[in-house]
Amino acid sequence: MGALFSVAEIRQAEQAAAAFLPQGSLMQRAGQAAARLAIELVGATAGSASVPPRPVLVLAGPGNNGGDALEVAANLAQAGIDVSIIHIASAAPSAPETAQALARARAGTASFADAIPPDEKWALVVDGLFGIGLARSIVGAARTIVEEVNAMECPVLALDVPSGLDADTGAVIGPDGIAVVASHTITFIGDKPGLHTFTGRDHAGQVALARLGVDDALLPAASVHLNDPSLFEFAFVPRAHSSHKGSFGDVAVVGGAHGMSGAPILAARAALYSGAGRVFVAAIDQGPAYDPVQPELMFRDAASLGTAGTTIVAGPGMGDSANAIRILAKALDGEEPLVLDADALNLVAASPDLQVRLAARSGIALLTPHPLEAARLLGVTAAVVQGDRLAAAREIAARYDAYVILKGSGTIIAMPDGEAAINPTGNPGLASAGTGDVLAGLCGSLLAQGWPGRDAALAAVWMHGEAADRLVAQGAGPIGLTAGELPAAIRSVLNRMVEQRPRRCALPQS
Ligand SMILES: NC(=O)C1=CN([C@@H]2O[C@H](COP(=O)(O)OP(=O)(O)OC[C@H]3O[C@@H](n4cnc5c(N)ncnc54)[C@H](O)[C@@H]3O)[C@@H](O)[C@H]2O)[C@@H](O)CC1
Ligand SMILES: Nc1ncnc2c1ncn2[C@@H]1O[C@H](COP(=O)(O)OP(=O)(O)O)[C@@H](O)[C@H]1O
Ligand SMILES: [K+]
Repeated sequence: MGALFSVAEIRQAEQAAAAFLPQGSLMQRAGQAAARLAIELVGATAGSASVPPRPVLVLAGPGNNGGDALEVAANLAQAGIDVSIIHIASAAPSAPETAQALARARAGTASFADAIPPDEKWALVVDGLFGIGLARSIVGAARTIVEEVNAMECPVLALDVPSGLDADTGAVIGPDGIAVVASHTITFIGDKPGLHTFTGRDHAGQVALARLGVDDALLPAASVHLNDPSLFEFAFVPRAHSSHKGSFGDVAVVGGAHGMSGAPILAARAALYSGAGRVFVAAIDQGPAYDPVQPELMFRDAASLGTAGTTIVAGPGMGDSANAIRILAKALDGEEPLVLDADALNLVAASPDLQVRLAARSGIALLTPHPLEAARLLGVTAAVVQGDRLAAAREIAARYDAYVILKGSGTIIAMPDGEAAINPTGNPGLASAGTGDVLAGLCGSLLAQGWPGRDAALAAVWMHGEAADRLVAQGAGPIGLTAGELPAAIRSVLNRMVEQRPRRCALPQS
């Protein structure tokens, strides 16, 4: 469930499947599955008199994605729907199945036009311009069509992948490229990472998968999945009555250089609300002595903090003073689980000495960079990181033998062993200052409670996004959602997860 495959893996599976099937079978199955979804979207009932009052526009490109679109057009026309087709014919001879699909569409009632008829109101646009074969920016007549479609208000169903989007990375293909903004995407054979990260979520809309009857055995074991509770739910365990505050670990958030006290406090509140037994704010510079909103938090001077037995979350508002560097070096040398966020990541990026300490540490390290912090760690630009988020996160994870959370829409979670996940929860309400601090605090809290690094990273990212989604559903965003609202929402997501587990409690160790 939730497996994601690269374009190369899909191509291999397609070739293997096609070898056992009559020519054109996969394209016909793609056409049938997409037509069924299109009919659902326009609210018509196939084969009945209930057809939409408005026509459907089908865009068919020069390759096999265009062939899929022509199959869809033929099926919709057969269902009695008024269909207009814009077909960008290939200069080279088409594949036989695409030629077959063109003949089928021509034989039916669909009409062909050279350009999108102006002033028409469409029930739906079906985008079959380009699929996984697009190799460069969309230009010329096809670009004009994409611009026109993106300016329309009707639903758009993309076939396989929104035209112009890289199915591996979620980037728009080519310099100065353009991609269709779809409301729905029906993707074929296997789901693809690019539909779920970077600009993928915005371009793909709601994603449906049509396997086209291709046997699981023809696809490799997936190394990337969509993040989902099924990957980590066994880590939620009910608490024992005999437990005490010492059973749930200590977290110290190290940060809060002069004028930046808010960041560690947000992280610390998140740690408290997600169940850590005792939470400390270890300030780099003298700051507030206590948090009047959350008096449960304990404030310490970072320089004199003992790290034994304490999970450290280093970075929120940490600054780059010599003091900060010294304290970070000490935390890196310790064996307790360590979360590195924000300034701690920038300090590591700037210091070969800290890099060596990070790579050499034996305890769990969990890094939570946003794209610019990841770029600094890798010595590239943020655009390069965004251009292949999966690769960037995996590279950092391998380099430091660490769990890496590369933040942003479609957050990537990369494990040291190469396994990775893309997170589907969360929304643009999270694009405001402080939400990353909350995530770092949540990660530290789960680690302090004894969670393995993999489960802590997956669950923290999923719950953080889910909490934001629930707040939005209650009207508290996305516009104006604040980081401070997240900890309580995360608490209810977490308790709900525990309630749903059938397991008995785990008795405390001591
Ligand atoms: N591989 C699969 O799993 C299956 C593929 N099918 C469909 O086939 C698609 C892949 O087909 P293709 O490999 O033919 O590739 P596409 O149809 O995605 O696009 C390639 C075509 O576009 C042209 N082209 C590439 N870049 C261009 C540009 N910038 N401007 C203008 N023309 C450009 C190429 O010369 C070629 O004709 C899939 O996305 C899917 O929709 C389905 O029929 C069934 C199964
Ligand atoms: N558009 C978005 N959609 C989904 N999640 C987002 C979006 N923008 C930001 N986020 C999430 O919000 C958090 C922001 O973290 P970060 O950039 O470190 O901000 P800060 O340091 O101000 O807290 C991350 O968890 C990130 O994945
Ligand atoms: K497409």
